[in-house]
Amino acid sequence: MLELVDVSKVYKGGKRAVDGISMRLGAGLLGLLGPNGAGKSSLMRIAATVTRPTHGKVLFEGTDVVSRPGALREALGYLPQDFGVYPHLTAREFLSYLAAVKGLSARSARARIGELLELVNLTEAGRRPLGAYSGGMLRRVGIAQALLGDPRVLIVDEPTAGLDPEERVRFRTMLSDLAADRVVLLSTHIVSDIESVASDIAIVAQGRLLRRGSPEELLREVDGHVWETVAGPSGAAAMRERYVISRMIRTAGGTRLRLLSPTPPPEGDAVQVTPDLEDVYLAVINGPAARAPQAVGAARVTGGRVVTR
Ligand SMILES: Nc1ncnc2c1ncn2[C@@H]1O[C@H](COP(=O)(O)OP(=O)(O)OP(=O)(O)O)[C@@H](O)[C@H]1O
Repeated sequence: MLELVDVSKVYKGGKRAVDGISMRLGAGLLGLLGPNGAGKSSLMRIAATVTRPTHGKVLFEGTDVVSRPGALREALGYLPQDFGVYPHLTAREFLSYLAAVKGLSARSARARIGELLELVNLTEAGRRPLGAYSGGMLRRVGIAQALLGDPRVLIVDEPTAGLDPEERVRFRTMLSDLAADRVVLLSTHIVSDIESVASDIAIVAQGRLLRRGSPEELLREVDGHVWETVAGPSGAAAMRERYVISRMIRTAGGTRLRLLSPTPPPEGDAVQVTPDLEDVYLAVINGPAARAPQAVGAARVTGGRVVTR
């Protein structure tokens, strides 16, 4: 339905934010996963016809929407990363205004806004000015506005930023329901945002598409490469130098490390464990593809989750 063909974006000043990405999207949820600065927002702005690519095409049902964006814009719901609101308007007023811009009649807008406020759990707060909303509440207004026109293509850029854990779960479930019969493209740098809902995952870094596949396909890639071991302070420090660490938990008996290695680590009594998507993500981001010439010198990304018990 939506297709990106060899899309690149070079900003003024020469920054190549997107570098030759091609992908086809059909109904379902595609999770676009990558570290900060990977080019996710740039790619989503291009897919949403907000930014023109420097090179490449974007096709929606066969129409080139770089030159003729209208067809996609009518079918699109978009939540940008830097979504802004008018602080003096209430959520209802703000959504009514956007509904009018989209050409919805006042009557159908009223009904739709009621449904959406319910969906994002803002029915009570809907009559309060947006200036008094928390970050998470504003994000939920952003999600509601993206859904106003019942879009066939939904593009949401880091939609869970600022949401509390309960809202995240609610939102993931909602997106997964919506993806049953429409294209949903969701970007995030948080693996858990997509691991339970995306049947299709694309990993990007340095503007390039490093992997695309189902969670099962991606997991297969690191099967046999994930280990857990417990080390003392100096051993743990040495391992952090040597391996990509996907998790660290400090316990009374030492530091429990989860690390990536194609061969059994000689240090300690490492036990092979079942990989999860966080492991895949770190392996791909830190793998040879991420260290191609233009990425040389890039900081190594680690999970960096440190839990003290
Ligand atoms: N308008 C712009 N002009 C110049 N450089 C830009 C512009 N927008 C983004 N960039 C640069 O392009 C690169 C990719 O940015 P982008 O925002 O697309 O990445 P991202 O994966 O969405 O990261 P984040 O989650 O941090 O927003 C970054 O180095 C960023 O600084």
